[in-house]
Parts: sequence; C-alpha cells; structure tokens
Amino acid sequence: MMNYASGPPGTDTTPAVRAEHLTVVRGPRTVLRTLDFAVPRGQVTGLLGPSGCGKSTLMRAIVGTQAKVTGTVEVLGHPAGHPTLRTRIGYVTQAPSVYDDLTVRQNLDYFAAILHPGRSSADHRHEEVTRAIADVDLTSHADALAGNLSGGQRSRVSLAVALLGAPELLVLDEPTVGLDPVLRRDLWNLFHDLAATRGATLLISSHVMDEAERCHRLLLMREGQILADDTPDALRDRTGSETVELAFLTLVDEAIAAARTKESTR
Ligand SMILES: Nc1ncnc2c1ncn2[C@@H]1O[C@H](COP(=O)(O)OP(=O)(O)OP(=O)(O)O)[C@@H](O)[C@H]1O
Repeated sequence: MMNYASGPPGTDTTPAVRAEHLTVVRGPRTVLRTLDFAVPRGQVTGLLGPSGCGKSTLMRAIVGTQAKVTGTVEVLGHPAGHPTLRTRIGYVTQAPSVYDDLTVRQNLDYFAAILHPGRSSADHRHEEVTRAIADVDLTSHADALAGNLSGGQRSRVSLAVALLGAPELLVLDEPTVGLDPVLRRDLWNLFHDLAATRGATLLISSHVMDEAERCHRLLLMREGQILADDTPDALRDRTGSETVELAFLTLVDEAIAAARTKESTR
C-alpha cells in the first residue's frame, strides 16, 4: 500500500497547517481578517461557510498561490509556498484542470511523468496512475477523452491528478459540487480512507452543511473570519443544536448580536 504520510499516522503531532494573524487583501477588500487556526494531521477538516466568505482565498493562501498574504501560514513545517511543499500537497481548484483532447489515462500519465520522470519510473507511474483512476471510480472511463466526460467526471480526473505522488496534504476546493448522492458518498468514503489508512490530511471546502457532519473537525467561516474551529459534536453540544447547520446559524446570530452590542457601546 502507498504511504501518504511521512511516517505512520500519528507520529508527527505538529499541525499540518498553522495560521497566525493570517490576513489577505484582494483588490480594495480585506477578504481574510487575522485568522488563527490549526489543521491537525491525518484528519478530514471541513472548511465551511457561505459563498464569498473566503474559503477559496484561504485555500490559495495555504497552497501558496495567493498574493498579499500577511501573518504566518506554516504548512507541513514550512512557510506556505516553500518549494519543498510542491510534491507534498495535492490541490484541486473549483475549475477542473484537465486536457480535453487527452484520455483520462493520458491526462494522468502526463502529470505522473512530471512527478516521476524517466524510463526507470515507468512501472511505478503505471501503478500510480491505475490506482488514482480507481480511487476516483473512473476505471471504466480510463480510455475516454476528458472532453467527452460529464462535469462531475472531469472534476474527478482533477482529483485523481492531485492523488498522484501520494501527497501528505490534500486541499480540495468544493470537490463534490455537481455530484449525485452516490458519488458524493463514495468520495467521502475515499477521503476518510485516505486519512485513516494512508495518514493523509485533508482540508475540504463546501457550502453544503450536511457535508460538515462527515468531517473530523470543522472550520466554520463567515465574512472572512472563523466563527468556530471544533469537532461537529462539540459544535452541536455547545450551541444545543441538532445539526451542524443549526449550530452554524446560532453562531452567526451570536456574531451579529455581538457586533450590534459593540456598535451601540461605541
Ligand atoms: N480579485 C478580487 N478583488 C476583490 N475581491 C475579490 C477578488 N477575488 C475575490 N474577491 C472577493 O473575495 C471574497 C472571498 O472570495 P472566495 O472566492 O475566497 O470565497 P468562497 O468562500 O470560496 O466563495 P465560493 O463558495 O462562492 O467559491 C469574495 O467576497 C469575493 O468577492
């Protein structure tokens, strides 16, 4: 079995991601405001919040592709964007980045050749590509042109590319958008399998609150700030709510009430 972590799960207790006073400015707006949080290793952490709250921006800051970041963002023990992180992080954006004129397997072969160049790695590449295609349940479409796939299938090709090279950290921006319930369930099972058996850390964004229930931990965001950083159980208990969605709404109401109080005492 491939090992997705640098050691057996649980041996490294430092967080996979640690942010202190993380702030991002985009255009005229401060999109992320002094965020402090940690993402533990070997777990599935959900990044949830309404559209436009800053999830994609936060992910870009973590993978090192976001401009105008201040504060500290440490990823697998290095500053975000450090060259040694390139092969240790798998990142899937919301727009699938696949070549339409190549088959699924050819897409994967292309990226595998960048990760493991040379003839001596051919067998290893073949194994990795076959496994990544199976992981995302596209074996029966391996020889189909990517341009002929459905939207959900194309996004799974992108996910398969991110799984190549056995990354320790997977950053997935809304990976289940547009998928039917069966595929969503299968993908969440895959995410948990990657964490449990391969020791990978997964940071997964979604604005679908029922997906929050499937995560080990949650970062709940609103308007560029983190409302809560906790387990689903703790969030439900703390707010006396039956679901994470209701817990989130309670926290939003509390944040609005606190802002009003602050405003009126000025
Ligand atoms: N180039 C830009 N200039 C100014 N503001 C921007 C720019 N790009 C994004 N924003 C703003 O930054 C905020 C955060 O955007 P981001 O894409 O991170 O949100 P999100 O939570 O991922 O949203 P969604 O779930 O819809 O993808 C939004 O309010 C957006 O309008």
